[in-house]
Amino acid sequence: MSDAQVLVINAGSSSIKTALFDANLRETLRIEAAGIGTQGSIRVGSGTRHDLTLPDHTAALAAIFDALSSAGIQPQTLRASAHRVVHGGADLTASARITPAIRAAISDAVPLAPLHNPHHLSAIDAVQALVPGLPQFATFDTAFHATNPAVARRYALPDVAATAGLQRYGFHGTSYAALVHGFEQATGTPLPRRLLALHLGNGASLCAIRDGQSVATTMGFSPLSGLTMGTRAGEIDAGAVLHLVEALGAGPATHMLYHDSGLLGLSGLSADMRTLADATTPQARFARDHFCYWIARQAGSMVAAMQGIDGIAFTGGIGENDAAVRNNVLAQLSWLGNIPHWVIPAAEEQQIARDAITLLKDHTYAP
Ligand SMILES: Nc1ncnc2c1ncn2[C@@H]1O[C@H](COP(=O)(O)OP(=O)(O)O)[C@@H](O)[C@H]1O
Ligand SMILES: CC(=O)OP(=O)(O)O
Ligand SMILES: [Mg+2]
Repeated sequence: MSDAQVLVINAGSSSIKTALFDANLRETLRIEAAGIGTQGSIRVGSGTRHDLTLPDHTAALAAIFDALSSAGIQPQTLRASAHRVVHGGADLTASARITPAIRAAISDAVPLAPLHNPHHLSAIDAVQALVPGLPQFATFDTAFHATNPAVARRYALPDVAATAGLQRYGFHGTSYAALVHGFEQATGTPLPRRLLALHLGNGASLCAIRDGQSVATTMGFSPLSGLTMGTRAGEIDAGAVLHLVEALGAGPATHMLYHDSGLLGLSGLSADMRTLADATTPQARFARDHFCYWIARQAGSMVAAMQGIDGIAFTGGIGENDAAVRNNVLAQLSWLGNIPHWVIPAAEEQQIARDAITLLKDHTYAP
């Protein structure tokens, strides 16, 4: 491939992180829009973060494209674009070029990841409109968890048509794969044999990583389950979900579980952890305590899945920046003994670029 650049777009539930990489996987420019729907901000390169009202992902994507253009990036000179895709359904796990069939599968999985897949599609379509025919690639958040054993993946449901595809996929795999890849360089230490990885952002999950492979994770069929998150309920009894569907109807129940729950629902104030850290209400404090308690409790399950623990790695917006959350979790895990821990910046964009550059090297794609 030529040394033209790959544009990576990572649309998270509260952020859009973009970066340009050259063919040697060197990052040449980074633009991040964060706090979508809460405390909006944008940062270009290593500059300061500026407040910017970002009511939704459409506004954030527009701000990013403006910033790319102000930085003098000519879209026509790009070699490719590559996207994080949270859910590809049952069939899509390995990184792939986005063909019309793959776009359709990402679209079919929108009901399984309503806070993510619609924004991946918007980004894919925006790039296609800007540079028609530019090769575009997808890296799936589910891929890293393909190594989970069948007992971990399967729900105890009968094998009938209605349960086809109902299994624990797990997410944040792009972040966990990057963490394993970059661990030694980031920490100066070899990868521990049994590593508890905590991706704590607006979405949050834990992963039990044994010998570099995922053996268990807290998210399941959708990025709704597991930990308490910004606006997502996390673990909830299926009986309670059925009750909500009966009481409210499927649409409003879905909306409550994805958009109005988690830190926002508990605090009645905000989904944003910085806002809750600064707030003094008992509800805000309870929301933070709930977040930390369930991390520690689910961590016990991860430790059992990998039969012990040799290290702990924190990543994601909260994991990297909120020392009080980290200390709370570590204190609740002190019964495990003195386990070394590290804070490692999430490197999802590098992982996505690595996947795309590998595909570009292995195949001939007409630009
Ligand atoms: N300095 C900080 N202190 C505490 N929380 C922070 C800080 N910076 C970011 N966060 C939190 O990180 C979360 C967003 O994480 P991030 O990984 O960027 O989101 P996404 O899941 O959308 O990718 C928000 O709750 C935000 O408040
Ligand atoms: C899968 C998921 O929840 O992603 P994010 O944390 O970026 O919202
Ligand atoms: Mg994220």
